[in-house]
Amino acid sequence: MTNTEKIYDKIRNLYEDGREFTASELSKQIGLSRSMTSNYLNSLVKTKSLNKKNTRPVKFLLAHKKSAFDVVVGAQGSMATLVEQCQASVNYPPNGLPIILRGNSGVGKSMLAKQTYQYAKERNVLSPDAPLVTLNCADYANNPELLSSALFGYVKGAFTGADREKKGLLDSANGGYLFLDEVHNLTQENQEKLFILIDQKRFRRLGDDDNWQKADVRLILATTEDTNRRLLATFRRRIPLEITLPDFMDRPVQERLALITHFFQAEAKKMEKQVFIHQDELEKLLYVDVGGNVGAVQNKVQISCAQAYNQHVNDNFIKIGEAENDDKFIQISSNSSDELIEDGSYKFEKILKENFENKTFQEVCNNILPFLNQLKKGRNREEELFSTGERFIYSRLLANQNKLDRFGKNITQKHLKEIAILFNVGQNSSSLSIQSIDNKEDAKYFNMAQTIINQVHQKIRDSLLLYMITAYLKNELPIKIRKNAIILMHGKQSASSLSSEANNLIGDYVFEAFDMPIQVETKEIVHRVNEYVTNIDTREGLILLVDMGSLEKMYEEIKDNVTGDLLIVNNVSTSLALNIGFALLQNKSMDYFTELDYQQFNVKPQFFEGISQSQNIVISCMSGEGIAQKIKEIFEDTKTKVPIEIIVLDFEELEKIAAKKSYTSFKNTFAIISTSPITIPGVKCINIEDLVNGSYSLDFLETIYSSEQIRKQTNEIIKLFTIEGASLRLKFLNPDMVINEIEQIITSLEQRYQVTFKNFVRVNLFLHLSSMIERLLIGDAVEEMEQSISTELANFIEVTQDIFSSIYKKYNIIIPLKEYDYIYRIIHVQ
Ligand SMILES: Nc1ncnc2c1ncn2[C@@H]1O[C@H](COP(=O)(O)OP(=O)(O)OP(=O)(O)O)[C@@H](O)[C@H]1O
Repeated sequence: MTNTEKIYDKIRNLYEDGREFTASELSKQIGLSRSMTSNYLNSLVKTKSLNKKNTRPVKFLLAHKKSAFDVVVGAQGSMATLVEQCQASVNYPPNGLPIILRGNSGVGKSMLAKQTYQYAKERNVLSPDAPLVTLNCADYANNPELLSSALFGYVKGAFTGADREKKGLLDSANGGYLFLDEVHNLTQENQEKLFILIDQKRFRRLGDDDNWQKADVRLILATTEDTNRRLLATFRRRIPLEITLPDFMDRPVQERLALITHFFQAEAKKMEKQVFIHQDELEKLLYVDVGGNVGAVQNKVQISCAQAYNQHVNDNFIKIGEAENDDKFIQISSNSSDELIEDGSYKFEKILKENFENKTFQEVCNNILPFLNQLKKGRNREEELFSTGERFIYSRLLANQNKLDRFGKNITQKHLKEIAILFNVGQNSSSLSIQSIDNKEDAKYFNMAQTIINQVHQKIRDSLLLYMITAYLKNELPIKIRKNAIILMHGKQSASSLSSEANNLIGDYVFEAFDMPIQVETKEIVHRVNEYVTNIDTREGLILLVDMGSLEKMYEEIKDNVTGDLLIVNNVSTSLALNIGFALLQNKSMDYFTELDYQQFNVKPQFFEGISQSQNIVISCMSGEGIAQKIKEIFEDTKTKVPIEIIVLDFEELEKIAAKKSYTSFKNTFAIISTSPITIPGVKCINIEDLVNGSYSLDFLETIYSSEQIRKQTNEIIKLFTIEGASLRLKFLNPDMVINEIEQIITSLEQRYQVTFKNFVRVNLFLHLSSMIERLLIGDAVEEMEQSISTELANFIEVTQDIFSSIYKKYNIIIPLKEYDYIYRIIHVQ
């Protein structure tokens, strides 16, 4: 081996996963100087063993060389481990290991044997002219003697008619591979002879008890049977690697499609014609278990092509299937390296990893559209579909589009095409680890994504794919409604059709439907609803619309799983659903729904107030949810002594509950931590101001957190409530400028009201005003005022309007009344 080859070998070991590396990274790994390493790297680039990227610093990566296993469909997917085992059997020193391939007839054992032999030549462990000799032992099942003579050869006089010495297949296979198919047909005696061959590399010819023949032969055995039952234990033990191949129907849909495409492409080439296949025919091949495995599918493909050929002798194409609807024909890509199917996971593994591996769901959401754009690069038209895989997925989705109607979102053909593009590369990448998420807020997107995936894959659960489609939907078809609402009705489809109708009229995914056919008991339905409710975010409340009778009493059984308020209304009708749905679209508060005039609908509401059924700490900030969220993060810790839920509650909501004296809402609340003072009997209420100025400590939390955790939490809160801490929270405004502008406003307010604000009020104002400007700039408006404005507030607005005019002008924003109300209340505390 030359030095360059040695370095190349090391690089292969280190960076086989396709990672990029720099010369200095490699030089550290292999202990050579950087300049020497660079020289080697450049000569490897010249021989096309490496690819070079002219970035700064320059990066290198292994070039994907054609390998013997490239022709094995699924070598990067469900057969990846098997292929690795075959490779290991070839490379194992000094002479490789024998292997046994197990699997039903037609799963691909012979082809895997052949490619293993090719790979051995590719790796130079065999000479280029090394032989591959195949023997199907079943052909000799009734004549073991004949099998022995074929395999080991014989000497003159070994049996009647043996008039001269004859060599056997072991001689022919010397220096190469012997593939013994249906090996369970070997007699015990022949198995014993073979294990001597494995142990000692020698054998005796039939009829020769004196002389040993030498043979340097590598063995691959194959069987459809249970090897423990059909082979001698002593023989079986000598073959350490048993590789089991999966049945066709046990492989992912994408791989089944790749196999079918692969076979059609081979036929297309032979016929020199393009192939179009009707979607129904393709589905039969994909989803109907034809029995007999890959081999049988290949036969079916050949037969269908042969039949179609007769009808299209004079055309340059063939069509397979009934032509009742031309839209349903899918063209089999003529490109034999239909890369978006077959090679999909390899080619895209790297960018899939970069964008999605171990990423949070939020990061997946941020990366999904740029990732899609990368996939779309090089297409003639925006949503042109490249491969058979994409086309198949798209036509499956299109054919089942009616099942997606119920969400009320306008899912267009463009969406379906983009989903098909993502689907094609996202599926079957189960090797990628992703963060598990418990994302109740996005439950509706997950529901939609799962429904979409189910139209293509019924069996396979692939979480990366689910995250990708969910993230796509969240970007492209945002759901505006935050509260959850359910329609629950007797009858097979009453709830489904009412919710679908309402969702479509409202244009958003408002209602989830639960149908209750006669034969299903209420208990079962309650169970299903509860299962659903525990997986969604009910902090902002849940509205349940039911039709009649037993369903009305459900609330007792559901309320414990609802974090926010629960409202149940009976006698649901289209007009009630629409009224509620449109109000939800405007994000009306739960109070609006409890106070609605239900008499006009002739219905009876039941209301249950709740915050959470588990032990909780409530965080509430007048200065906006963003800061409350930040404090929530400070308190959220997986290592608490007892489980605790941290709940963010709008300060106004908190005040309302307090005003209504409905204190049962806080029965599980350990403490309320807020930026403005509030009193709720029976609950510990802490004003953050007291924490920041040191007059109160968090030590009372020691039943939940360790003293170290409490110290850290206190520090982080104090840090957050400094101007610096607050300016760190700004996403795109320049903190230096904003600090000055807000300082000026605060000074003007002080002058106008002849006060000096306490430090905490200052920080609170800073936090609120800076995040308000950002929110208004990105159009993330707060809800409108519900009650009419008080005289004090009207006064405040009038007196201070000129003070705020500087930010009006500079940022071209209008401060809504509600924001004035917040600012007024922050100041008013003092
Ligand atoms: N993963 C695969 N990729 C491409 N072609 C495959 C694959 N698996 C099987 N085939 C093709 O399917 C056909 C049947 O495979 P093969 O003959 O290797 O199966 P087998 O398990 O050896 O069957 P038997 O036990 O009947 O001999 C072959 O034409 C083979 O090329």
